[in-house]
Amino acid sequence: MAESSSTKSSLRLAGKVTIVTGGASGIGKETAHLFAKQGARIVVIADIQDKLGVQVAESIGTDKCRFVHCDIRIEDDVKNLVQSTVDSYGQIDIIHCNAGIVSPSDQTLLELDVTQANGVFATNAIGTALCVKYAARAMVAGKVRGSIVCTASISASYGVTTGTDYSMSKHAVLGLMRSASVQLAKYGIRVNSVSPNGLATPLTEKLLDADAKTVEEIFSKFSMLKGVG
Ligand SMILES: NC(=O)c1ccc[n+]([C@@H]2O[C@H](COP(=O)([O-])OP(=O)(O)OC[C@H]3O[C@@H](n4cnc5c(N)ncnc54)[C@H](O)[C@@H]3O)[C@@H](O)[C@H]2O)c1
Repeated sequence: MAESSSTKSSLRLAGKVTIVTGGASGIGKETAHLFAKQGARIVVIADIQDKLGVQVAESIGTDKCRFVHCDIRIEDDVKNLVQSTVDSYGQIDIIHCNAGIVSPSDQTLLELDVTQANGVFATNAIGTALCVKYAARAMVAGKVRGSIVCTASISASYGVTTGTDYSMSKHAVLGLMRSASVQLAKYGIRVNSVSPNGLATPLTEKLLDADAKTVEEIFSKFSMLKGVG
């Protein structure tokens, strides 16, 4: 349906208060645009890339979108993200816990560098858990039957030849999502995850040292849903 012919009430996220972590770039940026297009009352972009985050908020419209600096590895930042959203908009209906990083260098298990692995875990596993924790607390306190979506990865479900720490951290996201969904079901809060395959984003362009078109070509041979969506 064309956007202009949609009534406000037909929009899937009409009136919802939403947060997207990692919303300054890639998948999170697209999610922020989609949430706004689907009628969200507000999309709060939480990221460490301040300039890009502000740009995304401005491109969506500062009446519908705002940027909050938040490093998901820092518990006080996540607490502030959630509290400032509740203070401004009354509640949180949806959070997309999407911020994530790849390993700074590809690691096999035989070469596993614990300092590097801890860094990947601090963002992808613990940082994501902090976002789920504080958003869920706000939903429980506000009696909101909300929705939490985490970005995992195809690497969360398969063994990998390299990027061991990344794969381990994304398996942890599945464990987080499953445990949170069991624990929060009694409050009517849904917790799900999405596992993208390879997509051309700044993350993968940097990883593969290639432009978006080349990255898409590299990943297209692994994708099944060609042209769907
Ligand atoms: N692109 C892919 O092919 C692919 C595949 C599977 C999973 N993923 C996952 O999707 C998510 C988004 O990735 P993307 O490809 O859009 O990458 P991206 O780099 O374009 O976007 C990730 C965003 O997260 C932000 N971020 C990183 N660390 C952060 C932190 N500590 N606190 C707050 N924000 C932080 C970055 O600044 C960036 O804006 C990640 O969790 C990634 O692991 C991506």
